[in-house]
Amino acid sequence: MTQPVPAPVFGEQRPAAVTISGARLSFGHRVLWDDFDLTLARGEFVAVLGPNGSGKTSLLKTLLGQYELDAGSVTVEGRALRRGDSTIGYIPQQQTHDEGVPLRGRDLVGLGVDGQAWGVGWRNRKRRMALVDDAIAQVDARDFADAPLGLLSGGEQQRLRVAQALSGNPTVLLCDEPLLSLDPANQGRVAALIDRRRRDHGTAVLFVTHELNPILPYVDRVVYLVDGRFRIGTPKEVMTSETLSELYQTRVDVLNVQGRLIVVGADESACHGDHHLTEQQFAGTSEASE
Ligand SMILES: Nc1ncnc2c1ncn2[C@@H]1O[C@H](COP(=O)(O)OP(=O)(O)OP(=O)(O)O)[C@@H](O)[C@H]1O
Repeated sequence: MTQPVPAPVFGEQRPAAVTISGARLSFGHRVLWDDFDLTLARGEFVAVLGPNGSGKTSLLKTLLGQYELDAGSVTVEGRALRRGDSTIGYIPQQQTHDEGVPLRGRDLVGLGVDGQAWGVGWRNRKRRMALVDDAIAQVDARDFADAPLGLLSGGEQQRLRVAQALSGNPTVLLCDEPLLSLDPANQGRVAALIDRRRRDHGTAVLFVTHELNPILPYVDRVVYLVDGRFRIGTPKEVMTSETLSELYQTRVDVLNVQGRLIVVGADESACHGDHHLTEQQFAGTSEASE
């Protein structure tokens, strides 16, 4: 088990969980990012933002070993990235299972443990059960983990998906819009569970989202991608009218309305193709803004 690590303090030196250096990824003529450097420290919570098609999911897929870089490198805890690396956990977008799915909540969590493939001896079965129970406890899901998945609410199912990702005891947690289509209460709950994990275990979190506010209280840094350009910094540094206007190459305003960050800006034509930003509402509290 990894040792508990307190929440990071900005500027504090901590061991690197992931190091991306000089990375370039393109599809045909389209360069998603080039010269991209990011070191994710243990216990750090980094949000990845940007309009549709800016390369957020591709960044996660690169770290999952599904996409190969054109240039640059990725290391995880100092060693070269491997496809199917068991130190990397992944939480996908919320997908609701319907009533016909013959799985219980704990079966879903067990699939994460099985990814580690230990064979079937009695000792392994006991260890498997203990890991599943531990992951279920980490997301406070004991009360409903034995119910059929299809009978659980979207928020309950998503908490079990977080447990599935945690069951492999990951050093790095990749989250692909895990709050999408959850109501605000469940968004807050899932975000807090992920924050607790990085505080208690020093797991580094890379969190792709269109909505910053539900996670803003936890975020150490933001990676903002727009049409091949990017900025990396604290929310205070990146979420400003000046920085986003530069990134979008048109006038964009970042407003702080009673603690909610609201980005109001460019029309479609100014943001190239379908990458338009008319208004993004980021729910939650923030002291980051102009
Ligand atoms: N395997 C692939 N082959 C070709 N093009 C791809 C591939 N994967 C992604 N792309 C393209 O790369 C661009 C970035 O895609 P990606 O899914 O990373 O964007 P995103 O920022 O996550 O978008 P969204 O917010 O809509 O989910 C898109 O134009 C997409 O069509």
